[in-house]
Amino acid sequence: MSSSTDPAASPRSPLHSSPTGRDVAAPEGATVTWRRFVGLAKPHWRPLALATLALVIGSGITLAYPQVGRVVVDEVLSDGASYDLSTVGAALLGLFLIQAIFFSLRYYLFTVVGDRVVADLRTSLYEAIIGREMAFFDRTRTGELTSRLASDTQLLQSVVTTNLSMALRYGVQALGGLVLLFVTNVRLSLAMLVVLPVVMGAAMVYGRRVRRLSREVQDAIADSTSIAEESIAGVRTVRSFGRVANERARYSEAIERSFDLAKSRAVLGGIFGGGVTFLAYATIALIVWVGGHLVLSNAMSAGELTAYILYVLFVAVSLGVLSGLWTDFARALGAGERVFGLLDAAAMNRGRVTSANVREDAIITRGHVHFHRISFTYPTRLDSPVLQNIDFEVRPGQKLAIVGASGAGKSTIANLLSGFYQPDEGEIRVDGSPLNDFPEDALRAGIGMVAQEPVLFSGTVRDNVRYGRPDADEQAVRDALQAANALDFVEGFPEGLDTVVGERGVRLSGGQKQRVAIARALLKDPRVLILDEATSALDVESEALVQEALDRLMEGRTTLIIAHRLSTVARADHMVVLDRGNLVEAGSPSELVEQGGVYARMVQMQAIKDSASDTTTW
Ligand SMILES: Nc1ncnc2c1ncn2[C@@H]1O[C@H](COP(=O)(O)OP(=O)(O)OP(=O)(O)O)[C@@H](O)[C@H]1O
Repeated sequence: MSSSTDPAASPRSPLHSSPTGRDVAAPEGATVTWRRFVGLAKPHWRPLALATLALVIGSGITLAYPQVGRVVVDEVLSDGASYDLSTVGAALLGLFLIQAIFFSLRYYLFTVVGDRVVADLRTSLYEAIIGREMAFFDRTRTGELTSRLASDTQLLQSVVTTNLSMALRYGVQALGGLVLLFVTNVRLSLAMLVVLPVVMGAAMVYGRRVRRLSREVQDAIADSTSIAEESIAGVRTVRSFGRVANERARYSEAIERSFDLAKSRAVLGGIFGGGVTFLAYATIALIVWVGGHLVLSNAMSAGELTAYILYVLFVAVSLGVLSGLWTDFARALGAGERVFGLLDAAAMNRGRVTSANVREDAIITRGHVHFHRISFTYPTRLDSPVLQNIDFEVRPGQKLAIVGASGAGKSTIANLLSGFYQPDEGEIRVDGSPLNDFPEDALRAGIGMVAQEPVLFSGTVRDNVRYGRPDADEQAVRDALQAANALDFVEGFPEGLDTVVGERGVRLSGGQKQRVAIARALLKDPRVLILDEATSALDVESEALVQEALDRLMEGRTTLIIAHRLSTVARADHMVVLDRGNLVEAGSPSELVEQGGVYARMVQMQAIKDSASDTTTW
């Protein structure tokens, strides 16, 4: 439950917005992002500690191989050998086996912990997104958010699982190898040190550039995902306007942009990878040359040089692998910054604002709604006020019709009463208490809505009706469908209540969808009902069925109807007329017709239109 009086928690608090309008907190430095990663891993320290132990043992064994090489050259292959070859062979096999066991253990533990961490991260990211204030969704595209959830976290997943485990293995190997190089021969190692700082410096510059490029690639992918999401969701409109080719072009353009950026990243990776490999081999050439001279002058044994070269190879291979991983880490940091940015912005800016006086046990009992001098402007359009000084009251059980031209602010009233936005001035009271004093659950249970175009989810009819009250039993679901005039057609489907309705309910007709939505609202049984009447005309029969269902739904509840039909308004006890955000008339429908004002004119116009085209909506 979000309870906050902190000004930063207000939905109006200015957020950092990137030039693309993305809603994230200020980008963080690499160190901070790393610290956040580590923070996520903290709860899993036990398996991680075990994995690290396995890592140290496994890598320790690897680092012992060059010593075996030294023994083979100096003491097995030379005159007067102190070990025989079979003993050395058997010892090697034993070592390989132990090492394999520890490597498997390390791999398994790091991967599982990594997967766990990313699964948790995905969940909290989803939670952060779905809990945001409504204005956030007004300015952010859905595709961008799904992309953050899917592709950014995917990137993090590969990094914190396999890559992290590999990085640690080769990191230990490189470090251990370096130490052992010095132990084996200091003079040779000093010669090698000339090359090392060059490699390190290059790696750092490179990492920074890859990180920036990665962020850009991820943004470009998010862009293309939103284009795809939008056009796939609206595929019917796309087809009917014959815009398939244009959408394809728009998508491929966005994909090409991300590809170009990825290509630059690949070029950078290629150059860096090649450079590092060259430096590694150049170092080996240097060692062979300097070391060969040392052996020839008897300053070092042939076995020592063999061990030394093996260590150099280890270090070189490890650095090579690490440089490859560095790219992935840099990419993950880019993705991590985005993900954490979104998480932080969410923490600053929670979904609904509740007051400091919120009473956890408060519930809406009577359904007395009072809009007291409400003024409001949408946060995404601060220059045009939508409602001005709106004042009205709906008594328990009363039906209030809200009418007005398109864009007058009718739906905005519904949005405010649902707590989706905060009024700039005035106060909404329910049962005498400010709306913000009710906890989220009470508000959701007490206020229900049947939208103009109801959204159903992709489960079965039963799932959708139960959405209103998840613990409802079968009989309650059937009763709700019955009261909503929906049971007959639902039972007519071969699968009955188990019929899958398709995404957004596409497999149902408009009238059927509405009746299922009415059943959902009936089951929820809220004290206050907001009804956004459908504008699209249904055929006479289903119109009558829907209307009958609505009448049952409204019975005994306080109802605010965003009315588009004269017949609906006539059923209301009271009505308010909005004109460009101002409440211009209020009273009973018959009073307003008598007054001869805005509403009377609307009725007249409707009558003329009806006689001309036989429609019933305005
Ligand atoms: N989410 C939003 N962000 C910014 N402006 C909005 C948003 N929703 C609506 N508006 C603007 O607010 C004004 C009132 O819109 P509203 O949806 O309340 O009108 P309405 O009376 O319900 O219209 P209709 O009958 O066409 O549904 C319009 O000018 C609209 O452009």
